[in-house]
Amino acid sequence: MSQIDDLPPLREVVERHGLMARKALGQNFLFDLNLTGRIARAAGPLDGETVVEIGPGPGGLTRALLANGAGRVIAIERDRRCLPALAEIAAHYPGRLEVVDGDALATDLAPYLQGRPARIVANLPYNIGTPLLVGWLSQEPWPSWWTSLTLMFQREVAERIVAAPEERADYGRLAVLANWRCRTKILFDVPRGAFVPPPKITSSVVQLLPREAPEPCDRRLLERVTLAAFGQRRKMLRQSLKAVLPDPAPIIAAAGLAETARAEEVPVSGFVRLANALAAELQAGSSARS
Ligand SMILES: C[S@@+](CC[C@H](N)C(=O)[O-])C[C@H]1O[C@@H](n2cnc3c(N)ncnc32)[C@H](O)[C@@H]1O
Repeated sequence: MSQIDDLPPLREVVERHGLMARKALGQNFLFDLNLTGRIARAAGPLDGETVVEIGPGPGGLTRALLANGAGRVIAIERDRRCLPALAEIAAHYPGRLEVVDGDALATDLAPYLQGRPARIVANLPYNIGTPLLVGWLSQEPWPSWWTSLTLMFQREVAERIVAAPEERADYGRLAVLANWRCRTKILFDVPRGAFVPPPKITSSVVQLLPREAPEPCDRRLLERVTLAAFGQRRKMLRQSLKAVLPDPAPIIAAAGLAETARAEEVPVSGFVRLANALAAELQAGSSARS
């Protein structure tokens, strides 16, 4: 594919605006229009949809989102050097691209969305990808304002997001939180050579679709039990869960789990039952004290 719009080729844009990639900002740009188009299409039918993009950079993916029909793109970029290039795209698609000059980790999107749902699509800066994802997965109330996440991660992070219990090394707190609240899937890999400059390892595009009704449970208690259990992942639950309760045996039994199980063998539903058993135990303890 040679062109998706009448804007100048990305390499020319990068050169004209002097956008040499900065490692500290996780800048690995995509110039391949087939690939940016593939990511935009993977984000679902975009016609008329609102899309939030983190880190548009020189705007390769942004252009693909707009060319694929996104009604409105809200793009948050921290590198001010990119703003003039993004302004050119905004002028080409009047009223459809809003560029937010800011840090995605510290920006409240509510004023930009005004109550509308949005899809989040991004070739994420590798250094803040996980904290951003945990933030989106931790939002209350649930389901949140976002209706899908289509995100590029380093392959190893992608594997930790979609991991199942039997995939021992990758299965951890991130997989429990992600798969409790979402259906997760690796859509496709992207080779290093597709980026400028190429990163050290392969990347993958991951899709997360929010579950309407995840198994009921207090997210903070779920995080407490997974922190304790995976904090000592080689230990049996009867030992590792002492970090949440001096005698964890009753909650392990109430959750229908074996005291000898290790964190990496416990499915998401097992952690949900543990969190609910902990809630009941804490409630019983506070009633007994009052
Ligand atoms: C991997 S590059 C992707 C650029 C572009 N979307 C593409 O696919 O070619 C990550 C982008 O995120 C931006 N970025 C890094 N940290 C950020 C932050 N905290 N908030 C917003 N953008 C950030 C970088 O400046 C860079 O443009």
